[in-house]
Amino acid sequence: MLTIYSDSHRLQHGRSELIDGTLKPCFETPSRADMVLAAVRQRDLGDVVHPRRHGLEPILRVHDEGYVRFLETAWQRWSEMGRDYDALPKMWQIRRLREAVPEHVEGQLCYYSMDCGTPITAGTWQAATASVDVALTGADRLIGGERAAFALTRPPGHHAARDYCGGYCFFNNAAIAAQALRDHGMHRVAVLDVDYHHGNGTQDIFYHRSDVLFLSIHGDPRTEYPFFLGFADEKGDGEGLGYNFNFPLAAGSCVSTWFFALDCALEQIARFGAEALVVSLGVDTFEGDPISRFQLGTPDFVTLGARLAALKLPTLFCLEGGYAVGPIGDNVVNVLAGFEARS
Ligand SMILES: NCCCNCCCCCS
Ligand SMILES: [Zn+2]
Repeated sequence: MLTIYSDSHRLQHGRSELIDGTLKPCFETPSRADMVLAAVRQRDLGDVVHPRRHGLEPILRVHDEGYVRFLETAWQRWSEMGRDYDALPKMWQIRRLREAVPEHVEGQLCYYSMDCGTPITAGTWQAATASVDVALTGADRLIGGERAAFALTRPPGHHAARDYCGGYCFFNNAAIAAQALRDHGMHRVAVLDVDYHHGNGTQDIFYHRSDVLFLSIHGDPRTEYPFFLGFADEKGDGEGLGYNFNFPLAAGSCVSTWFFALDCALEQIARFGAEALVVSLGVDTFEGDPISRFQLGTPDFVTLGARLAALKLPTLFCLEGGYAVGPIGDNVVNVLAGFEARS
């Protein structure tokens, strides 16, 4: 399987995130991508290519222009205030506060952020746009007739909504790739999010649409991040009613429960008649993940890949989460190798 990778990911290296009441070193580190790339090479998964530049147009097909312009200028405006530390919000535009977009960068940082774990740094814009190019280059391959591709995307994307960043995500790589597949003639595209955390951003982007089916298997938002989206009764709205499926599972759920939810999701994808599949591939479902609470073992990721291959769809994998850095390479490549073995 082809891997698309850009060294520009290294430019996103936040120093701290506020988590569980204290500032900790960021979990979303460059070493994650390094370990995945090393495993891709070591396991001889296939060629590794650099992305083609696609510019801002595909990003603006999915994200709000004001948000994009904010991300493009945030660091420069933040550092002009004499600040050289990561840009993080200090409050949120919460219920009954004015919803107008603030003028000042400090206010915009609060307006366009979902949490305080997604630091904007000097290299964020370059890293996030390169990550989109990685995903789009993978989509290009599917459009060109290839069966599958792995977009080694970092920073990840599935928590980024139309107009806000969060969960270590700035641009929604998987959603932008799905939109590109739609724009290049694929009439029905499914996005399946297997990350431990609900893909709130991807759901937000496609919630009112019936041409992109969104499905997510994740830790129950009653106790798990992102808390405020990802419930089973969120089924889409308007045109999109019936084209959104959430499978929240209790923290600590066993592997067979997880695979049962996967089989239910795969059935919906087949019923939808998808012409292509985008997988938001987070491996923080791993039993040893430091911030998540499912039980998948490294061998289970082979089974995941094999189940996905059974759909016999052109498939683009976009890397999302996975914070147990040592095993991340084998966990990710096991999915891809499992897929290949059944293709
Ligand atoms: N106590 C857990 C806090 C989680 N904070 C953000 C998690 C983002 C996951 C991205 S896949
Ligand atoms: Zn996650």
